[in-house]
Amino acid sequence: MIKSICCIGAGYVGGPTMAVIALKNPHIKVTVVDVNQERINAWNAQNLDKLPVYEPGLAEIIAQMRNVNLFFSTQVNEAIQQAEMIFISVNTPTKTYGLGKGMAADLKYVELCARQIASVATTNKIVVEKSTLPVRTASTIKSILKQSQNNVQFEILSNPEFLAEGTAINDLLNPDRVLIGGDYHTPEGKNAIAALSEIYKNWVTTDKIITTNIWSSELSKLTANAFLAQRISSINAMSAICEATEANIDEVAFAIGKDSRIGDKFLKASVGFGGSCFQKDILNLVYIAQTFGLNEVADYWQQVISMNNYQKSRFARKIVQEMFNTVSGKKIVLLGWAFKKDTNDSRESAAIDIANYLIEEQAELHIYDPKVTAQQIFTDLEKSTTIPQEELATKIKIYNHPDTIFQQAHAIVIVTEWDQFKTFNYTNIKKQMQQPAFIFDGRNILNPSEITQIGFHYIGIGK
Ligand SMILES: NC(=O)c1ccc[n+]([C@@H]2O[C@H](COP(=O)([O-])OP(=O)(O)OC[C@H]3O[C@@H](n4cnc5c(N)ncnc54)[C@H](O)[C@@H]3O)[C@@H](O)[C@H]2O)c1
Ligand SMILES: O=c1ccn([C@@H]2O[C@H](COP(=O)(O)OP(=O)(O)O[C@H]3O[C@H](CO)[C@@H](O)[C@H](O)[C@H]3O)[C@@H](O)[C@H]2O)c(=O)[nH]1
Repeated sequence: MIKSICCIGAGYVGGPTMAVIALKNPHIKVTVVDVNQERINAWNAQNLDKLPVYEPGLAEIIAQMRNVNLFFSTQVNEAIQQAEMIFISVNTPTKTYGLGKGMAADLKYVELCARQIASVATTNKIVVEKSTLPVRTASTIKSILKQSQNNVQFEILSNPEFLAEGTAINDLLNPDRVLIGGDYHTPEGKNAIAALSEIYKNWVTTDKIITTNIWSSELSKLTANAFLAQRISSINAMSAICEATEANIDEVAFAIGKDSRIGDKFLKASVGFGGSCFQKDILNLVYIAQTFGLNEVADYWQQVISMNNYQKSRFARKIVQEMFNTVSGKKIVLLGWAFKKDTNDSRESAAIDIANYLIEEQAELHIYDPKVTAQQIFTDLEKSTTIPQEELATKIKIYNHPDTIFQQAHAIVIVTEWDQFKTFNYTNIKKQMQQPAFIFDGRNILNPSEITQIGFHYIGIGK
């Protein structure tokens, strides 16, 4: 039975996943390591508001398990040496250079982990791919681990993570399935699969633990994300048709969702999907297809991303068009910066594209998000715009609370579906604003007839 686990990478996946494993396996010592000292300090912060990842329910588990059987550290070598099982949970971003630039997954961090494990390990290890990886990455990891001079046996498993941010703890506690890919034809492979299954069996029923070969497991993760993102692009494509025809996208989604073959989840039309996974993983899939000469397959999946880009720019253009073709010098309130509610993560958030478009159109942006820091918002914009930093600072204002944000504003743009935005007193807000007052509801969270009755000019998605 495994007694000691190490997880390399203390990010949005490594942190919450290991917290839940520690919670459900009090007999296992779980050490989460990272090269980023600041991140580790934040995981160890006394003040739980300072944790690097915001997830409902996470702080409570950290408070309960930290320094009991859950540890956060920068001592990577020591943790590798002590562990019987090592999860690789590092980032795998889209490559920004060289071969496969803009499409392939950058595996340099994964490779570094494998090299470090190979050089440091002095006892046998089960190495688990937790990061999302291109199909057949395990063979690369295997060949690196084989270089180890220490006469150590390594068994490799793929155990992709399916948690969604904002609901990570619930997803981890109640997963639809746990997928374990491994070499089930060999006794060593079988033992490794059994060892990882044992850990999950402490809270997941056996019927939900699926075993496949390692390549199926790697590919299933990319496939799941591609299918999910495809649904959003499909409903968003329909939202454009709704706007041209007076059909209503929420009604269409409800009607088709009642078909049990289609189902009602992931049919919410929006300003476009964001987050660190969907775009990256589909680009990765497109690249894999191209590599095998499967150009039609590549083109098919590429379209999911093209449709998402179209949706974001369509929404941004609409804001300008509806406001009499100019937003120059107008105060626009942007509500929400995270890529979805209940997270502090703004990676690939649609908010970044919308903000950039409006800044280019010379609008004055006033931004509020309940969880993303002002510094993060500024950094996101700085990284994505060509406007010099000093000039950017004059074009945006970031708020810690929404108390004064609406004064003299011409328009409100809802980019993230935070529940808080639904409960604002829009009658009072309208009084503070310039007239006519516009609301662009990029998430369809408000009731259009109520908002129109207050006197707003309401524009939703697909209505
Ligand atoms: N974010 C999600 O919701 C989610 C869900 C499922 C799967 N995934 C996948 O999980 C992986 C991790 O995603 P994330 O969002 O947690 O990333 P992240 O950027 O939040 O965290 C990764 C961490 O790994 C650390 N790291 C990188 N190289 C290292 C090394 N050599 N040694 C030690 N630490 C190192 C980084 O400093 C960083 O803190 C990705 O492959 C992603 O696609 C993410
Ligand atoms: O009907 C919907 C559902 C989602 N979204 C948007 O899609 C994006 C992604 O949302 P979601 O999938 O809930 O969050 P992620 O944290 O990106 O999770 C996805 O990506 C993870 C990383 O791979 C996977 O583990 C999860 O299973 C998968 O849902 C967000 O911008 C959402 O606002 C919509 O616009 N409409």
